[in-house]
Amino acid sequence: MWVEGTILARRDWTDKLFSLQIAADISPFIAGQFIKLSLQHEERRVARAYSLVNPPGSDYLEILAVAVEDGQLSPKLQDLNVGDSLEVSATATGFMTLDELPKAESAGRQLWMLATGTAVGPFISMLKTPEPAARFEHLVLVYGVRYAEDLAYLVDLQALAKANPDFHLVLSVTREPMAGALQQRIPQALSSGELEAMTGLTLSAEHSQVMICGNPGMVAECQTLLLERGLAKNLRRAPGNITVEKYW
Ligand SMILES: Cc1cc2nc3c(=O)[nH]c(=O)nc-3n(C[C@H](O)[C@H](O)[C@H](O)COP(=O)(O)OP(=O)(O)OC[C@H]3O[C@@H](n4cnc5c(N)ncnc54)[C@H](O)[C@@H]3O)c2cc1C
Repeated sequence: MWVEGTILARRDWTDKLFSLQIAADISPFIAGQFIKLSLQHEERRVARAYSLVNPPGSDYLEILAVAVEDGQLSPKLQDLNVGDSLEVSATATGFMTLDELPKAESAGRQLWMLATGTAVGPFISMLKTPEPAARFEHLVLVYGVRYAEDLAYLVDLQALAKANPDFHLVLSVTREPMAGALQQRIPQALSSGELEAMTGLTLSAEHSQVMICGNPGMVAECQTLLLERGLAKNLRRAPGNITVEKYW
């Protein structure tokens, strides 16, 4: 089922990275879920998944997207202007949500969120709700990009970190030095122990839930490293520590 959406606002972070705010009447969703957006491409309609950046209850939907070279849909989304229409799935979907995590009660509970690029979006949605801070004693967002200018929503994230001393924001900028940021890919920072050194936290099967979202390579590498350290995949029939969402 599709509903008509209208572009309310757009923001260009770089020449390829942009956010869209969309007015569309969709069913209530859970932070971490994604919608599908659709437009006409040549003779047919093309639909793709985009995570929601806004928290539930907002009066608009917001997505953060990158225009993929020669992509069928993303460059067309980038061309949309305020007032333009597009089709939006009537419901959001996806299992990378706090609802899907086991309800562990151990002391020192940690939620680690590992994201590359636009995959920071679903974590922003979660962090803008009270739930993560209520359920976990420590929150860590590791946000990896190539260049500092790719750090969309940095000001919002820094404000969240300032408001909550138990929220650690770790930036990883791989292609240029940036003060205070790591210059390592997330899997490297994970295997070298740098992430734990920066946060003062120890990742463990007992205390940690890890959500990994982004490009398939990064997701697979992080998952392998965590499995080697004794963490387990979070499956509905076998609750564990690692929940993933791959973007393509
Ligand atoms: C659950 C889920 C949530 C997603 N959420 C987002 C989101 O919030 N923001 C977002 O920008 N994208 C998101 N994506 C990716 C998005 O659905 C599209 O795949 C992407 O926009 C490219 O679509 P396209 O039609 O332009 O390119 P296509 O014509 O489908 O793809 C061209 C090729 O580009 C590559 N590719 C796809 N995405 C990327 C990328 N981001 N960077 C580099 N190469 C890529 C792939 O190899 C693909 O085969 C999500 C995907 C999934 C599965």
